[in-house]
Amino acid sequence: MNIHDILALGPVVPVIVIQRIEHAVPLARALVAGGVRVLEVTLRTPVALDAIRRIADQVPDAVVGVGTITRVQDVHDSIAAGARFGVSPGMTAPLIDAIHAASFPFLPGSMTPSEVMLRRDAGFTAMKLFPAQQAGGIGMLKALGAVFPDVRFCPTGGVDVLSAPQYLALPNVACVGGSWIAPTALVDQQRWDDITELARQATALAPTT
Ligand SMILES: O=C(O)C(=O)C[C@H](O)[C@H](O)COP(=O)(O)O
Repeated sequence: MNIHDILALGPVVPVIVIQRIEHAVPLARALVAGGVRVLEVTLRTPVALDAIRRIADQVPDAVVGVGTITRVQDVHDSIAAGARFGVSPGMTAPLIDAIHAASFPFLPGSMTPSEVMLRRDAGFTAMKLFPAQQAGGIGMLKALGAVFPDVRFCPTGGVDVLSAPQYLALPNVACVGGSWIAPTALVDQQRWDDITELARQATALAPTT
């Protein structure tokens, strides 16, 4: 699957922070049970790579990817752990080389028109608008859509269950990303049924203008 195929699997990509390794598999199963298959596990905790490895091995219906990729080593580590795609908040020339060399499906972060142009020149036509709300949210995506109709975005950062349908209504939005589907408090308390319910709601989100 290329990155466009992956983003087409659902309207919402959960941004996941795993603090305890024993939460990885039950959390992934809870999300998949609610219909959310594409998971972005952020490299923000020491257990993140091990969590990806376990999810890749034990939750075959999940399409597990890595978020917060900021260094070349992150790309190598993510692929070795079994990640199917990567996401970054921004982009660097060394990262571009590593991603292309590995043919790793990738969603690079962009926040300005020049960044969109640089990523597109580097061969990317799907991007994460990050941080989406601070970048200008829906108004920014409309403005970018007018000049870059060939670029599809996954806005992330400040998107929630209330604003997601408005983002999803935009023609240049493939899906949205957000942490609200796997909130830290629910994960800490291992409230997997509640997370499945949030995933179900997210899966059912329909675009509204
Ligand atoms: O960790 C990363 O790779 C990031 O780029 C940041 C996350 O995508 C956002 O922090 C999610 O934003 P919220 O849904 O507002 O919590």
